[in-house]
Amino acid sequence: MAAMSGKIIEHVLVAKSCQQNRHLSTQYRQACCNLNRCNLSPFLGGNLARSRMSTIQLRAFSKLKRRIVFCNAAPPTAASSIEKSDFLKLQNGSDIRGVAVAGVEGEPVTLTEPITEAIAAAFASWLQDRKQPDAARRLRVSIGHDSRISAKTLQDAVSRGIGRAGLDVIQYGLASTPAMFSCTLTENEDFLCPVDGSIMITASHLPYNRNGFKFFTSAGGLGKADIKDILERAASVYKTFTDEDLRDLERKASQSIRRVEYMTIYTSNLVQAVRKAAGNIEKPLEGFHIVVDAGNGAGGFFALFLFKQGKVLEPLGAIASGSQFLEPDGMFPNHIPNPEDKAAMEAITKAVLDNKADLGIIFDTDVDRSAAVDSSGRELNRNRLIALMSAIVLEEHPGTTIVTDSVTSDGLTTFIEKKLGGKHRRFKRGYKNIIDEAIRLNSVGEESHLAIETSGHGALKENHWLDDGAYLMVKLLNKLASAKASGEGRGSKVLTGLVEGLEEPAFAAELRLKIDQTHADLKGGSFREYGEAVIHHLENITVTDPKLQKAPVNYEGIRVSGYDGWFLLRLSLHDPVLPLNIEASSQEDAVKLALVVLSAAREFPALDVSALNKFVQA
Ligand SMILES: O=P(O)(O)OC[C@H]1O[C@H](O)[C@H](O)[C@@H](O)[C@@H]1O
Repeated sequence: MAAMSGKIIEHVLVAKSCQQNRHLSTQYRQACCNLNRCNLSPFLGGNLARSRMSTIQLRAFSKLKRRIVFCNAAPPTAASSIEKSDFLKLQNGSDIRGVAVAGVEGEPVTLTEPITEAIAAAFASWLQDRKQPDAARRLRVSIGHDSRISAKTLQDAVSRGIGRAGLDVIQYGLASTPAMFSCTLTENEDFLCPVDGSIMITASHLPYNRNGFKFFTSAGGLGKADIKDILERAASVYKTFTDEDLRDLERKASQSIRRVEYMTIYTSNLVQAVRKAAGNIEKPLEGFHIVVDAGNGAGGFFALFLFKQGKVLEPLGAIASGSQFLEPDGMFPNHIPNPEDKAAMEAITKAVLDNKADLGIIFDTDVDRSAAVDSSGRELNRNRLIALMSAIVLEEHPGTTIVTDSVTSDGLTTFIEKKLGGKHRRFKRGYKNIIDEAIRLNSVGEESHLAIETSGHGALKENHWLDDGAYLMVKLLNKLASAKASGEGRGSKVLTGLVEGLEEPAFAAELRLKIDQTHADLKGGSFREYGEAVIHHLENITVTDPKLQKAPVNYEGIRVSGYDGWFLLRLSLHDPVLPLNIEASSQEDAVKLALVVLSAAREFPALDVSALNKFVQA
């Protein structure tokens, strides 16, 4: 990209930021509550609210939203009382997640500013152990965030942590998770890219009081082991938070925090990708009407020029009127930004039908997940989205392996293998798991170009295995544009046609059975061990039943076919929960399968089977 002026729009010395926080330690421990009643919505009025909100404003806004919200109002906590185990509890697979906003009963704040600062400093030290700084510059770390109400507070704390470790801080403001990986690969010194590491502040679709972090380097998102390492380091950093150390920090902090409009590059790359695929046509989507639902998360940029972020649809010639919930609002007042959520899918479907649009696109809060709706209101999410993406990718790479999560339908396997001529590897749940598996397959000589989950996470080999909901939608737009260019016609029929022949179950359900970790039946063991015992017991029951057949290839939990359907019982990636997925050709058959699971599950008193009981009685 040609050099552009005005990319680096703000220069603030870390030293200054540290000065403002010179009594950080004391404040953290004594007055967190008052200090941090702030930034209820960083985006109110269309601008990042830089000033702290008064209590009155806060109350008024809370009333407006019919909720009481206090930002980061953690009780005073001595540094020494936060243990390593408290840090380790913040691990959520390959992410860090916690409660960042007080006010929800039973959910105390776990992601306070000092804890955040320690985590950021720990990431910096992890990075320093792996990357030698260039002689000409210090290592640099970029920070982005979604629309959450605690975003700005945590961004400041992360910046202090990175600055504390002596690295350069580059703030992107509102950004998408994939953009935060992309910036580690972009070569553009005008935008201070590539960065050596990046941090996305997000908790995806979780409620407003949560937040968390995802970390990236040019090698991709950090994995579970790295996150554990960072949290262990953070616990040690936290112990060093003393007044004396803060004075020292003030002396050492001499580098700058800079602000860069990186989303301009990211969106421009998406636009270029569609133009290129359409044969370098400037406006390949001319005449298409596409509505976007960003669910008040960070995905508004796809439709609209928002908060200095570029847009995607309009430069390509599409009409985006009727797009909705593009304004970032961390209270998520319209629906949960989650393409797996029923209400969210109903909202975008209604927008498509009301506007007589050709296509609807919906994103989750941080835009690493997406789904679509065709012009007739047919949802293209979950198995259908996988089928659609598989059809597109298999046209480009015949015979390639599609890696998916474990809860995909039997009909999807038939579709990929029989209709499309590809190979389906139904692997484990978790976007990182499927991406790593696809990379591994390629490394052992099995070609794979797509890793995609029913959750709407998806990554392509051609896009550096970047887990990007916006790029998935770009692939659909490419298809629309090339169909138009070749005279195949307008509208989303070309997409709908690609999933023709996909067999779909008449009945599908997911029940999540909770394990009570305090129950005596755990006998001091972990919920994982307990969950494994349930699965093992269920396995013993199913092998003796001639009507049931255990899936010969399965990578997590137990998957069983029978009664014209199947079920999968597995351990959740993160929670003390056994998710149960059932698909069958009728509700009656689904109940028969559920009864098999119930016969095993009811022997485990720490397992809450009420959802299962309700299901079989319905
Ligand atoms: O195992 P579960 O509780 O169903 O959660 C599984 C999900 O966890 C996270 O949200 C990951 O981002 C997803 O990739 C994964 O599918």
